[in-house]
Amino acid sequence: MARPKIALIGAGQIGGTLAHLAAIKELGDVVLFDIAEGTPQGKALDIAESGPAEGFDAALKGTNDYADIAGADVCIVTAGVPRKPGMSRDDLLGINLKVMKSVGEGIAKHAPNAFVICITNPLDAMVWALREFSGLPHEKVCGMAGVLDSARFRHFLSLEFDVSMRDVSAFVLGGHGDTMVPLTRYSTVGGIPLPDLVEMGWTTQEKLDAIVQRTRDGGAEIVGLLKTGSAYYAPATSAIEMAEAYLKDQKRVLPCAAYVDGALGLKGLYVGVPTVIGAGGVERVIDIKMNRDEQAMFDKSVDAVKGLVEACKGIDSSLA
Ligand SMILES: NC(=O)C1=CN([C@@H]2O[C@H](COP(=O)(O)OP(=O)(O)OC[C@H]3O[C@@H](n4cnc5c(N)ncnc54)[C@H](O)[C@@H]3O)[C@@H](O)[C@H]2O)C=CC1
Ligand SMILES: O=C([O-])CC(=O)C(=O)O
Repeated sequence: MARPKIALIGAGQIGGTLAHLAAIKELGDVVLFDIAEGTPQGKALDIAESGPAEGFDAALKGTNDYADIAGADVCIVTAGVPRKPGMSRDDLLGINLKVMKSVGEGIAKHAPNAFVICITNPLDAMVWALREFSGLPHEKVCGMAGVLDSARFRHFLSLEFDVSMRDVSAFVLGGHGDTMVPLTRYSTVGGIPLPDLVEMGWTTQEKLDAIVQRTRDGGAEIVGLLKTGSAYYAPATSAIEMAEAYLKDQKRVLPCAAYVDGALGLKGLYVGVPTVIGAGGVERVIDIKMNRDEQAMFDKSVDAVKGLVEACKGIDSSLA
C-alpha cells in the first residue's frame, strides 16, 4: 500500500521540524512547500540525508509549486509570519490573512480531500479564514493550539508535583490568545482533579494560579527568550499528534480549534474545544459542562475570537 502523503505548507521553523518528525515517525512521504526558493528544497534534502543514520523510510521533497501537494492526505499549514517580542499574536492578523487566501486556494485546487491542520497565528481566526478560502468540509479543517497549550500546562504541573508528564492530563480551551482557558477542574494527575490536589496539600491555590498564568503566557515566554521568532519544537510535536490521530484513525480526545455549531452554546465558530480526531477528521466536539466561572472565562475568550473574525471580514470583503 502506498505511504500517506503529508504536505507541509510553510517550510520555516515549524515546517522543518514537522518534516523531521513526520519522517522519523514514518507517518508518510513529505512534501515541503514554501514561497521562499531553496528553503523547502534544502530542508527536504537535509532531512532525507538523515534517513540512513536514523533508519526511516520516507521520501521528502521540497517545492515552490502547489502542484506537488496533489493528493495529499494531510496538509499542515504554517505559512505566514511569527511574532517578535512586544507583539501580540493578533498583530499578525492582516499579514497572515493574505497568506491564508493563497494557501486555501492552493489546497482547494490540489488537495481537496486532505485533513488540514492550521497552525498560523492568530490561530482561531486564521483557521476560520483558511476554511472559508478553501471551501473544504468543516470537519476536515481544524487548528492546532489546545494540544500545545495543554502540553505546556502539563509540563509546568509535572514540575510542580514532581511526577511524570505522562501522568498529567490537562485541557486548555478557548481561543489561542491571552484569554485562553486552562480548565483546572478537567485537568488531573493520575486521574485526580487539580482542585482536589490543592485540598490534599500537594500545592496551593496561589501556586496553581501562577501555573495557569504561566500557561497563558507560554508562547510569549518563548518569544521573549528566542527574540527572533516563536516556539517551534512543541508546536510541531503537537500538530504531529493530531495528524497521527487522523492517519491512524486513533479517535484521540484532543483539544483543538474546531468548528463548533451547536455544542457549548456556540453557533458556527472556530475555537478551542475538546474533540475526537479520527479518520473522519474532527469526528466529534465534546459538549462539556462548565461551571459559572469557567463559562465566564470561556465566553470572554470566545468574544475575543469573534472580534478577530469580524476584523478578517473587514479586511477581506470576500469573507463578509
Ligand atoms: N498555533 C500555535 O500554537 C502556534 C502558531 N505559531 C505560528 O505559526 C506560524 C509559523 O511559525 P514559524 O514556522 O516559526 O515561522 P517561520 O517564519 O519560521 O516560517 C514561516 C514560513 O512561511 C513561509 N511563507 C510566508 N508566506 C507564505 C505563503 N504565502 N505561502 C507559503 N509559505 C509562505 C515563509 O517563507 C516561512 O518559511 C506563525 O504565524 C506563528 O505565529 C507558532 C507557534 C505555535
Ligand atoms: O506565541 C507565539 O507567537 C507562538 C504561539 O502561538 C505559541 O507558541 O503559543
